[in-house]
Amino acid sequence: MRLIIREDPPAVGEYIANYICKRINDFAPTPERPFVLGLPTGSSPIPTYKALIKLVKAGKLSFKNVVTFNMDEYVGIPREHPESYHTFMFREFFSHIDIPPSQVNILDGTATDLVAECNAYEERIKKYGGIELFLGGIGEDGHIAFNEPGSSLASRTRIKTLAYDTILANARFFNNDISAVPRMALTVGVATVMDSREVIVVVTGLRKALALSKAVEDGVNHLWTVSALQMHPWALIVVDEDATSELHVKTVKYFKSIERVQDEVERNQAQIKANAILLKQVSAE
Ligand SMILES: N[C@@H]1[C@@H](O)[C@H](O)[C@@H](COP(=O)(O)O)O[C@@H]1O
Repeated sequence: MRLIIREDPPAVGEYIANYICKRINDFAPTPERPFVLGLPTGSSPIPTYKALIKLVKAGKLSFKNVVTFNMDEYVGIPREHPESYHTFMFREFFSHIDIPPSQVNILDGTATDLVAECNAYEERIKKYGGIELFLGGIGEDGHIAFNEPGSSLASRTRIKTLAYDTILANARFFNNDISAVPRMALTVGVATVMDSREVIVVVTGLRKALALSKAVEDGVNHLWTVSALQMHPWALIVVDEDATSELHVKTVKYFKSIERVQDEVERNQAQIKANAILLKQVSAE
């Protein structure tokens, strides 16, 4: 697992957006071989969405050949509800980029058969050959998607009852009316996220500091489901300074030093490449 620390949420958003942009462009997706991207809701990914929108508007990135799968959706509120995750995604992201709506996949929390809806979602992901990169956020209790504490780390897309803390945290989106917050959600499972080839998790703000320390410094534990990422071969957590408040100073220093060394390696490799091109040109003359 790698940990990248940036000053504040906008800097975190910019880092992740540039990273995703490079991954999509390097992948060179086509209609036959689209880039399959998993996406979250919540306030944490908003700076990333803003930065991605800028890249699309600047012509540096296109979502024409990208297929998306969202992590979760509330049960029982219609798509058109202002706080459905469907509405959120179109308001904050999809309406501002060039993705064809037919390539957007979001669980339907009003389906008559919710179990069938969840199973079909897993099948659809499989049909696309799995998720290339899953971007996620976490709750204050360390849940990823809606995999609340105690969720099986082998879980798949399913119906989940929300923890009371999550209902309280999400009441801010429902005029602080706790009774208006749905009690259940459909969510991808921990194993659905773990199956993707790469995972990036965004963690910002003091409220998430304890969850981040559990995810990075403690062991794998179903009470902090994001900690499962320790078992993922290609996981990256991008955080702001506030979120590091509960980490040991030596942990922060360690991950910052890794990033410095990595930058140095990349700079050297770029230099070697540039020298080789120069040498080729000189010998051709
Ligand atoms: N289901 C979502 C999660 O996917 C999200 O990560 C979390 C954090 O939201 P925020 O980023 O607003 O703190 O909220 C909800 O619980």
